[in-house]
Amino acid sequence: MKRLRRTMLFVPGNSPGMIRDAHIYGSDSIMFDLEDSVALGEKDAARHLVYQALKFIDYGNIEKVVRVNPLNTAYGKDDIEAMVCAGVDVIRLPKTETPQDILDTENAITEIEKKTGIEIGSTKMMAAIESALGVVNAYPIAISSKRLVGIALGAEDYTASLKTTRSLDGTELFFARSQIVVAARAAGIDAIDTVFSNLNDMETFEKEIRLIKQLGFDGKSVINPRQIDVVHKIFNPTEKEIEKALRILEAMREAETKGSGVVNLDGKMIDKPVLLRAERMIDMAIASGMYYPDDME
Ligand SMILES: CC(C)(COP(=O)(O)OP(=O)(O)OC[C@H]1O[C@@H](n2cnc3c(N)ncnc32)[C@H](O)[C@@H]1OP(=O)(O)O)[C@@H](O)C(=O)NCCC(=O)NCCSC(=O)C[C@@](O)(CC(=O)O)C(=O)O
Ligand SMILES: [Mg+2]
Repeated sequence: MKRLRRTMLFVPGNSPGMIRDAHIYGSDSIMFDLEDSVALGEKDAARHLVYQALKFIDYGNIEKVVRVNPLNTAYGKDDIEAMVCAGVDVIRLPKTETPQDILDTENAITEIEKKTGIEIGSTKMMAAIESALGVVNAYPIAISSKRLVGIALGAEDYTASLKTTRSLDGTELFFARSQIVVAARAAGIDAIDTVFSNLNDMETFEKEIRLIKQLGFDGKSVINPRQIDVVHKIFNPTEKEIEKALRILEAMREAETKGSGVVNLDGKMIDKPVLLRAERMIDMAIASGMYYPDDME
């Protein structure tokens, strides 16, 4: 079954309380952060804390991601070594600008996997794109490694790189978001949108989620448990949508038995692209626990 990444919860790597409880809020992924939410003086302590958490806390089925420091910092290599040894699911590389950034990180991961007997290739990667150069290179980045499960936008750093600021409607992010979704889809991996920092402005937050869902994103990085259910509510299919998708699948099955690739359902033409959307809707419904097909029981 497809792994959902509707919500990836950032958890500062130097916060023992948040790290201990991170799995109780229901996000699809937990993203322990060793990069920008951790002050320079706490980098080593945070790495140790996240290592211990990955080794000894049972986070169940939730995907465990760690945002490491880049390799061109004093911390990147140690971060990667510790997290791979601890059995992290995904290493998220921040500020990715070129395919070479991914290859260098992949080489560092492979070296540790070889040294420790961990299956080579089992540690997955995600690339955060946070600059103008990164956005220009989105597709070459997205296809640079088989380990990549997704690419993500980091809009705070990106808007700084563009010499602008974040607006409420996200006009300045439109090109980057579109480019990242198209690159991810072309590469067959996930596209994850950036964080929304104003925890008290739920109205704009909801608008932003509807916008990124419409653009094609798979989900969003979030910074607070309060944001999780709002994203899931908007990303999950409604009962009406599930029912319609099932009727489309049924209608197309019937059409196929008659040798046709199109059918009229309630006055609307149903063809291959509509079928693909309906199939994706059902996959989402199954993955989010909203629908159980008979053959799953
Ligand atoms: C914002 C705030 C301080 C608010 O605190 P508050 O205390 O006011 O929150 P409350 O709501 O009162 O908390 C209620 C209960 O939830 C617990 N709780 C809260 N947050 C939790 C959490 N995240 N994980 C687990 N638990 C949590 C809390 O401990 C409490 O538990 P309890 O005491 O037991 O009741 C806090 O959320 C927080 O630190 N967030 C993470 C910030 C962070 O990681 N930033 C870095 C990533 S962005 C970046 O780097 C930019 C980027 O790179 C992004 C990109 O790439 O996309 C780019 O360039 O754009
Ligand atoms: Mg950033």
